[in-house]
Formats: sequence, structure tokens, C-alpha cells
Amino acid sequence: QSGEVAANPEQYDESYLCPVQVGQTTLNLDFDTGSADLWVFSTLTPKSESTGHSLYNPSTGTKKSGYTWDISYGDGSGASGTVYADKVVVGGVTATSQAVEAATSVSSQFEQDTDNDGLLGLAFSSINTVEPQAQKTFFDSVKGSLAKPLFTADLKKGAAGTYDFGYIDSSKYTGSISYVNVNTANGFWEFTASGYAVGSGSVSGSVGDAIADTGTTLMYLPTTVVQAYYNKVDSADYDSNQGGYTYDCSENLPNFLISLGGKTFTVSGTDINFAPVDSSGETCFGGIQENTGIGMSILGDIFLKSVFVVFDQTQSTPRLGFAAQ
Ligand SMILES: CCNC(=O)c1c(-c2ccccc2)csc1NC(=O)CNCCc1c[nH]c2ccccc12
Repeated sequence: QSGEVAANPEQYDESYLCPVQVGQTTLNLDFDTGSADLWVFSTLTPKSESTGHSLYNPSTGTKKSGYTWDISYGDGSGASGTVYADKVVVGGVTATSQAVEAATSVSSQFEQDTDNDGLLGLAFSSINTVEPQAQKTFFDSVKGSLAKPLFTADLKKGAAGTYDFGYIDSSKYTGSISYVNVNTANGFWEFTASGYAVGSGSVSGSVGDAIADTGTTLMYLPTTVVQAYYNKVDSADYDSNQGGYTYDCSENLPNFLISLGGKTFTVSGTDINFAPVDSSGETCFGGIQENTGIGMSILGDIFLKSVFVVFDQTQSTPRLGFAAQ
């Protein structure tokens, strides 16, 4: 089988939500290549936490008794609950007995984001949080039945993009796809990014160890790289109150060039201009921030909306393919 599903951006492209049939209900889920749990708001979630969300009703599923899950993310958000096996359909691709993690508790950040009815993890199943036994991601559940064991991400700035499962749609990119091998040891789509440049010119240095993460909004890079970037933005400085680099919204940001698999990709300065820090619209928060304390770089949506990405498991070593959109 194969299929295509729309990826609809929230305000400021904070995250991208896709319609997914879970049991007999269609939910808007955040497809997340940086985690491996498919968890959803459910009729088991306290009303005080689930108002405004579409809810999965576990009555259509088969309870996996004694199974629980509990996930927490680096931004301090998280959720936990119980596990059911149920039908999940994404763009016509069906997993007949997918582990669906029904939330019995969610953190305030998820509670408040009422467009988001849960996450569909697309990292490696080795980091699924279900106890006593880790469960397969949707991709792992359907991989064997896909025309090709791969999926692609084509996210866009302020417009609907797509995730495709089982095939590469060559109309969605230009030029050739350049591939890098993936190290799955940490359960992420992790690879080594090469040189970079700020503005224009030839790349140099090395961004290093990085993950392709559709579930993280921004780009988190080594301090040296981030300082080199904001040195080219006159009004920029590190604002500890905001927890990152801010600048005057009126200032034009330089492009950021990064070399992956021998090809250089350009993230436009307009894509790096993330969002105002408050309603005055004077000060803006940058889409490139430091990866301090994370242990690797994260190429999140700010980067991914500039490229077409193939998450490829056609070979014994998984690989990532990058092409210009
Ligand atoms: C900021 C979110 N990202 C992370 O915490 C993260 C980290 C990470 C680890 C330590 C400190 C900061 C970040 C490593 S991989 C990684 N990636 C993920 O965890 C991917 N899933 C994020 C899901 C997620 C967290 N908060 C949300 C709010 C809205 C929609 C989705 C989310």
C-alpha cells in the first residue's frame, strides 16, 4: 500500500497537524520523527484537560491490560496513560492493530494547544515508552506492506505540505536527492551534518551530530554556529528571559547554508524569522537557537520546511535523503 496525507501548519508553523483515523474517530495528530509514541487525547483524559480536543474512544479498541506509557519531552511537556490496539489509517495506509496510547494525563502545553489531538511518532520503535513492552510505531507496523519501506516529508512555510508513505513523488523536489547514513543507536533519525555558512559563500566548519525532527519547531545548533549567525544580525542578542536569541522584527535575517551528503541547502532568512515574542511585534525570536544541554543538534521544522526529506529504510542501514523543494 501507499498514501499521502496533508500536513497543516499551526500559527507561526509551530507544528504541523495531519488528519488520522484512529478507531472510528478522525484526529489531528502531530507527526513526529523525534519520538516513537502514538498517543492521543481520549475519553479517558480528564475533561479539565481535554476540552476543545477531538477524542479517541477506546471502546472500539482492544485494551492491552497492564500496559502503560509515560513520555516527557525536553521542553518540559509530557503525557501518560494506557494502551489499546486499534485500526489507524493515514492517507489510506492502514495499520489494522496499531498500539494507540490513550492519554489519562497531559501537560498544560498540550492541553492548551486545542488543534493538537496527539502525536504520531515516526522515530525508531526502540525509544517507544510503553511498559512492560515497547510498541511499534505506525511506520514500523505498516513498513512491510508499503510499496517501498520509506516515507517522505514535504513541509511548507505557512501552507499545507504532505507526508507520503511508500513512495517518492519526484514532483515534490528539484535536482537530485543526496543521502546520508543514519545512526539509530539513540532511536532518532540521527546523522552527521557537515559545513555551514551564514548569508552566502562556501561552507566550512562542521555542524556535526544532528537529528531530523519534524516534532521540534526550531533549529538547535552548536553555540559557535549560532554566534556566527547572530553576529550578522545587528540588533540580535541573547535574552535569558526569552531563553534565546531575539532581534528587532524589522531586521532582515541572513540565510543559513548547511551541507548534507555533499550538497549545500539554503534556509532562507525569512524562514528563520520565527515569531514575535509578544503582541507588540517589535521583538522577534529567532528560528536558530543553541543546542546547549541537548547533546546533539536538532534540525526541526524551520529547516525541514526548506527541503524535501526521505526517511528511508529500504536498506539494512537506514538513511535520510535531502533534496531542494
Ligand atoms: C522541544 C521539543 N524537542 C525535544 O524536546 C527534543 C530534545 C530535547 C532534549 C533536551 C532539551 C531540549 C530538547 C531532543 S530530541 C527532541 N525532539 C522531540 O522530543 C520531538 N518531539 C517533540 C514533541 C513536543 C514537545 N512539546 C511539544 C509541543 C507541541 C507539539 C509537540 C511537542
